[in-house]
Amino acid sequence: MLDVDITRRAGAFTLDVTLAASSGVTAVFGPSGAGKTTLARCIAGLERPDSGRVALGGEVMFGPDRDLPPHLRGIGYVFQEPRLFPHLDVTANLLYGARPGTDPGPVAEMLDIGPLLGRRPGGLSGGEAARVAIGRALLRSPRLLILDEPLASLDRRRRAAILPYLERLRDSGTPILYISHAIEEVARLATTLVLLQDGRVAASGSVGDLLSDPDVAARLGPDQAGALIEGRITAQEGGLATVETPLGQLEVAGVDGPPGGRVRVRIRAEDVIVARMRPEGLSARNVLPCRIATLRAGQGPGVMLRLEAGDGRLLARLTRRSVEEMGLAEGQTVWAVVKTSGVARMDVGR
Ligand SMILES: Nc1ncnc2c1ncn2[C@@H]1O[C@H](COP(=O)(O)OP(=O)(O)OP(=O)(O)O)[C@@H](O)[C@H]1O
Repeated sequence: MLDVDITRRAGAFTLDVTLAASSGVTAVFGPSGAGKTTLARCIAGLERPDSGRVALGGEVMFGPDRDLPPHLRGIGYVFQEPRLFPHLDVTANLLYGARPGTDPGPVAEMLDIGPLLGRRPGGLSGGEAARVAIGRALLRSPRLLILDEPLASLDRRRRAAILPYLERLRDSGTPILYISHAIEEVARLATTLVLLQDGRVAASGSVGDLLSDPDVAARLGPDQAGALIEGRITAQEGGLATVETPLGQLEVAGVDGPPGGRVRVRIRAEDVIVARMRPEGLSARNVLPCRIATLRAGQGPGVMLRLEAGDGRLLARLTRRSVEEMGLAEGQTVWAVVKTSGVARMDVGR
């Protein structure tokens, strides 16, 4: 529904991007200076590409003969900082730019900002202000919502607190373009991932496929690499959830939600230990038989392994020396050991 094929030069930097985004959350991920904000601004009409085409739902927003102004594109844009009007209360901020007669109730409820409606922005916390900014964009009934690092100014705890609201937003059906350089946010929210590097698309595809691809992992950097696994909670006990996944049953900490609920869990490559034989007497609860699908040596001392079991995939990062000493090779069957606590709370989502 969003089709982009543009180039834009700004100083020494050139953005040259082709992408197609459908429903759900399309995350544009990349390091600082990759061109994420420039791309978002070109789509919204806040910057003019030098050439190319931007279309939304088949309607051309920008092209050789057309350059629709931002307010006619039907795109909601939430900036890194909330940009609320300080002299207006939250209700008036929410309804600014919305059609007359719009009821802020359902959106206020979804974002849990009902109790704030009579307050001025000056008294809001960073997380509350971010939710109001998202609510304001939503109440204009956008055809596409662009969230440009809306959590960037928040600390880790506040970011974790706001992510469930963004999950609700995703599940409400408004297509979202989510700009971020935080992989744990992308892993939780995205349907599709576009990896931007030096102004170009380095990789794009389903977030699950991309995050478990060792070549993509190499681009993300060793600390950021980790595969995404979807599953269903089958039990909750003592803060530990049992999740049925394509890899088998996993016990993970920090997964909220009742039995039956679907969750996404990101398991960092660093948190996976590999054994040639089934280990006995371990404190770790998750021991999964897998096949080594690919083995990729990186630039440094690390080797990235892609492990498969059924339809499930894991990434594991080992040292080159371990791989040699253990005699690991593609096609072998091994045991992957995943610590229950290896899954951080930020990385677990519905
Ligand atoms: N008007 C301009 N003139 C010159 N260079 C520009 C201009 N606008 C952007 N750039 C350059 O384009 C590059 C991409 O910037 P952009 O803000 O799109 O990156 P980004 O991926 O959003 O980064 P960040 O994550 O730090 O926000 C940067 O190197 C920036 O300095």
